Amino acid sequence: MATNVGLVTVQVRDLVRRYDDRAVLDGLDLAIEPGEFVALLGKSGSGKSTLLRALAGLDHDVDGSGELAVPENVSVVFQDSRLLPWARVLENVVLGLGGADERGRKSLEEVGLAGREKAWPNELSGGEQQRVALARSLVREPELLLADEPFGALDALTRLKMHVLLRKLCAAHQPAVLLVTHDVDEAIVLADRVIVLDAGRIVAEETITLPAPRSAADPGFAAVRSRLLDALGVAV
Ligand SMILES: Nc1ncnc2c1ncn2[C@@H]1O[C@H](COP(=O)(O)OP(=O)(O)OP(=O)(O)O)[C@@H](O)[C@H]1O
Repeated sequence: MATNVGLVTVQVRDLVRRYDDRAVLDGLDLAIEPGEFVALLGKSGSGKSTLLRALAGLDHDVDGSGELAVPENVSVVFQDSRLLPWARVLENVVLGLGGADERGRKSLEEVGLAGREKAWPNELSGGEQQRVALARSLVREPELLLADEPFGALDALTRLKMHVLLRKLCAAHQPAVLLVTHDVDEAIVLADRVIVLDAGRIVAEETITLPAPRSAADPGFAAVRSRLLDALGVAV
């Protein structure tokens, strides 16, 4: 199923995923360009994780008449870091890469963890563990980074720091990104484009042209937020 799709990094047409008789993804269309950062919002149960799993190649039961074209080189970051507890930080980053210690060290430096190579995962804070997870993803130079609420378990201040870090990493590595989040402001701060999923279909889309650094105090920001909340069915 994975193919090199050339001009776009992701091309999904008419994607369908059923559980029993219920279509959780219901004829979904999505294209993501190289280097584009797309944030995905949607109510609980709207199909966000299901879409990510399909794009990550973790779900072989998707069907539909359409296309599911993703690059070979995909990295995934989850809400929990999923580090191996028996491996030190650097080993976690380079696991399976064979002789990539120097690249691993550079990646750890990029995420602000120089000097922590020999630590065990349980010696790190939650935010630090997510930094390691980002280093582990980006050391592989993915064409596509899939992130399923990667900052959802972090406190507000750590989350803001992670936003700055992720923007910096994306500017340096230029992967296409699909970020699932429940946080509308996070979506607007980070993304080039925000899409809203409802019942397995994309029901709204906003291209974000606000200049960086983006501030929730900007009237343009408030206008986008209000349209997105509307699409999510939240009265404001
Ligand atoms: N293995 C499964 N078996 C049956 N139904 C499933 C399975 N996995 C997901 N579903 C259903 O598919 C729907 C979409 O689930 P999904 O996890 O993609 O939603 P989501 O938008 O990511 O939700 P949340 O924001 O709560 O994480 C839900 O109704 C869920 O119950």
